[in-house]
Amino acid sequence: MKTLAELGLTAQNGREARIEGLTVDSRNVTSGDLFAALPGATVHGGNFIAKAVELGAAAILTDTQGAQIARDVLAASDVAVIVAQDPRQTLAQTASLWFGAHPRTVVAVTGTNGKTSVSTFCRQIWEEMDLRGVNIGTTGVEGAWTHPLKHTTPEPITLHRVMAQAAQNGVTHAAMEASSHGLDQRRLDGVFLAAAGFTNFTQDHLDYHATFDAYFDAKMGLFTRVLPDDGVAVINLDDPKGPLVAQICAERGQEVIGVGRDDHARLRLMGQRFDATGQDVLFEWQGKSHHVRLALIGGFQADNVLLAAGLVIAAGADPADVFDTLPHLGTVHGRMELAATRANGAAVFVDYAHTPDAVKTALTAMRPHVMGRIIAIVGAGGDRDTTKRPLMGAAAAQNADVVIVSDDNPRSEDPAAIRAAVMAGAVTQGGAALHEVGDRAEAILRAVDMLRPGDALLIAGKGHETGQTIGDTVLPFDDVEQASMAVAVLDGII
Ligand SMILES: CC(=O)N[C@H]1[C@@H](OP(=O)(O)OP(=O)(O)OC[C@H]2O[C@@H](n3ccc(=O)[nH]c3=O)[C@H](O)[C@@H]2O)O[C@H](CO)[C@@H](O)[C@@H]1O[C@H](C)C(=O)N[C@@H](C)C(=O)N[C@H](CCC(=O)O)C(=O)O
Ligand SMILES: Nc1ncnc2c1ncn2[C@@H]1O[C@H](COP(=O)(O)OP(=O)(O)OP(=O)(O)O)[C@@H](O)[C@H]1O
Ligand SMILES: N[C@H](CCC[C@H](N)C(=O)O)C(=O)O
Ligand SMILES: [Mg+2]
Repeated sequence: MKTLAELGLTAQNGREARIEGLTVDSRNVTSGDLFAALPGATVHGGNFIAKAVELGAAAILTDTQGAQIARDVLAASDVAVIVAQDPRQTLAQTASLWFGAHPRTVVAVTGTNGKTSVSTFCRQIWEEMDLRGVNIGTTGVEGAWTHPLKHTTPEPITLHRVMAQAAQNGVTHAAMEASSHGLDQRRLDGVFLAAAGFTNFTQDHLDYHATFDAYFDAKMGLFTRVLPDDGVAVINLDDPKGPLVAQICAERGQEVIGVGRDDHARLRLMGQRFDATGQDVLFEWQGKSHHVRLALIGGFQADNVLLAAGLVIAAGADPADVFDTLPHLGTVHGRMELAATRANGAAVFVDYAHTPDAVKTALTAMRPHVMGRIIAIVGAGGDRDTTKRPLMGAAAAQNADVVIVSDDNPRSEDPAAIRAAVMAGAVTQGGAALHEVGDRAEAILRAVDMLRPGDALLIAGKGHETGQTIGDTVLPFDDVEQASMAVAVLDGII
């Protein structure tokens, strides 16, 4: 139980309240709760204030519109009413005070692609330094304490609950993903960040954000609003937006650590050499060069590793200790993960590329590791940004030798229509041989069957996912498992 004052809140109607819990959903209200009636994408939470009051809410947090919608109910009840200009932000700060404890050092990373990879590498670096770290994001809470999550950036009540539980379980360091939805909805506004990172900015989620600029502005909220003035910004300067992000941070007085091949980078990538099992990387930190062997496939994973190293340094670690950990970093589940190898040596990789830029990056990253042909399985999700579908098809056809368009979580949409949109982009490119095989298991079996010595297969789109969502049904489906089964069957192991 906490008083409003303890939560940093004051009721406009002068009422006091003893809060027993927090919720954003009227259907979950129990006696003594603070109900946050938030402006939603489809409906204003103010419409559910009556229900929340009926269920015994002690306080309502809303905006002027919510208070207006429920004015009669509020006037007739003794509930405390907090009217905030930005109730999502107030809720985030309230959730932080409600749960109290959180890991001592928290960093966050935003960008279209690479967030899960960077936050996982941060956690691995901390672990290698004998610190109790976690990453929080698309793959749940992983590391010294684990917990499943439904969202990449959970809403603030869940976020602060898991951070408190992690801290109570001895976790001192956390690296979290800041999704554009999460930033737009102020989900991390109550988190105290030591450092924040930026990977890149390309197309995704144009179903949610009205324009590219709105999508970029949402991401910039991490630096303009969430990271304090004395926080450190770690920026990939090689991305076309990188210098602008660095400028935005410098104008706020934040220290900037530039990362990348760019001349201005403090953590500067000087060279990479690729082979079948990984890469050798040469980089400089403040002018002094270092050479490390990374057991990771894909040049972009070196960018992610350096960004993670920059974040861990920015959050207080000794650079030399950080660099010593890098050869021990392991593949991030579902990101350029070697899933199986055929008896003839051909490799099968599973990767979470689900944007046009990621498909291009993943395929071009494979090239220097592969002597023969690259076969790609690609598909796009239903009920998501439709404009990215042809672009994903085109990216696959431009960068692979054989492309198989298949299904990836069609959700409520007609899978054939999604495939047609991906195919429409692929056919414009010429070059690659194109196939359409809706059933993903069959697509994987056929692709594995095509593999000749020296070839490699990239199964893109689902990464770590364990289900195929068709309509409302989630069927068990795991690309890594399917790949090893296909190899076992075709090589006569089973
Ligand atoms: C599109 C989106 O982000 N929606 C989020 C948003 O919901 P909304 O605005 O659509 O809510 P709404 O249905 O209009 O309802 C408005 C309010 O009334 C409340 N309500 C509604 C009905 C009722 O009976 N009682 C009640 O109290 C709702 O809880 C809500 O607070 O606000 C809700 C909390 O207030 C979030 O839970 C919800 O996230 C949904 C679950 C979601 O799926 N979000 C996804 C798209 C997401 O955030 N993904 C990102 C991106 C991952 C990536 O990078 O790919 C992520 O971080 O996971
Ligand atoms: N630095 C990078 N630059 C370009 N593409 C990348 C980069 N890092 C990862 N990718 C591509 O993006 C895919 C997803 O990577 P990751 O899961 O780390 O990104 P994410 O930002 O967490 O994605 P999500 O938005 O789904 O949470 C990878 O499988 C790879 O294909
Ligand atoms: N976080 C992303 C993941 C997409 C993964 C892909 N497998 C799909 O279902 O589109 C989204 O929800 O848009
Ligand atoms: Mg992620």
